[in-house]
Amino acid sequence: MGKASDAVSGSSDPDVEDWVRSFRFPESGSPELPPHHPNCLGCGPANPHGHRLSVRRCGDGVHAHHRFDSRHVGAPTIAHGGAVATVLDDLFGFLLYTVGELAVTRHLAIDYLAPVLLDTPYTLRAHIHARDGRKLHLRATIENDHAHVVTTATALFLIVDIDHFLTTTHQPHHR
Ligand SMILES: CCCCCCCC/C=C\CCCCCCCC(=O)SCCNC(=O)CCNC(=O)[C@H](O)C(C)(C)COP(=O)(O)OP(=O)(O)OC[C@H]1O[C@@H](n2cnc3c(N)ncnc32)[C@H](O)[C@@H]1OP(=O)(O)O
Repeated sequence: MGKASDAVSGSSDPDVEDWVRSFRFPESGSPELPPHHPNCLGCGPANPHGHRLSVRRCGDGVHAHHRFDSRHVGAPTIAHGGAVATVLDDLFGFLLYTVGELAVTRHLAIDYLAPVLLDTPYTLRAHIHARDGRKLHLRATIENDHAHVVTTATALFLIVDIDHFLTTTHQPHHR
């Protein structure tokens, strides 16, 4: 099991350091994937505002079953687009376990093809479309129970080293 803290260079925030030191990549055979951390908005079991996304490996990718609820309402009965984006971004974050690298979202694009309804079961899938050095090109779908794809997403994640999470003085980059 890889240990992400091997390269830790130190931090002034003990909570972040604890998180870094406790983080493990799961064994490659294990289908269940652990939350990124207990308070993660997408998957953390301890976050009362979170989605508590539960994600498994599926072939080369990952998949999840999810229902949005009244906390995520946009228009009445329909999930807020930002809530859908949160879940997709987090789902992409689970692909990092399959690559065994730390990475963060650089670009996220979503096509909302049909409303995502509250209190309705959906299946989410994501996979790595291509890797180009530290660039991970990712793709995902949300499908309803009738096998209709209601949302598609693409993302560019960039592999970072552990210092990314320990540094508090990031400067923005302009393209
Ligand atoms: C800590 C311990 C361990 C814990 C581990 C936990 C688990 C796993 C790990 C991680 C947590 C995951 C949790 C999942 C949650 C979901 C994921 C999120 O929400 S992440 C949060 C939101 N994202 C950010 O906060 C990033 C903010 N941005 C940055 O910090 C920087 O911009 C960064 C590091 C992403 C990139 O900065 P640069 O300076 O290194 O790179 P540049 O120059 O901007 O781009 C690199 C290359 O990408 C291309 N590029 C950039 N944008 C592009 C675009 N839109 N399309 C195509 N190419 C693009 C560029 O042209 C460049 O290419 P050329 O190297 O020159 O070939």
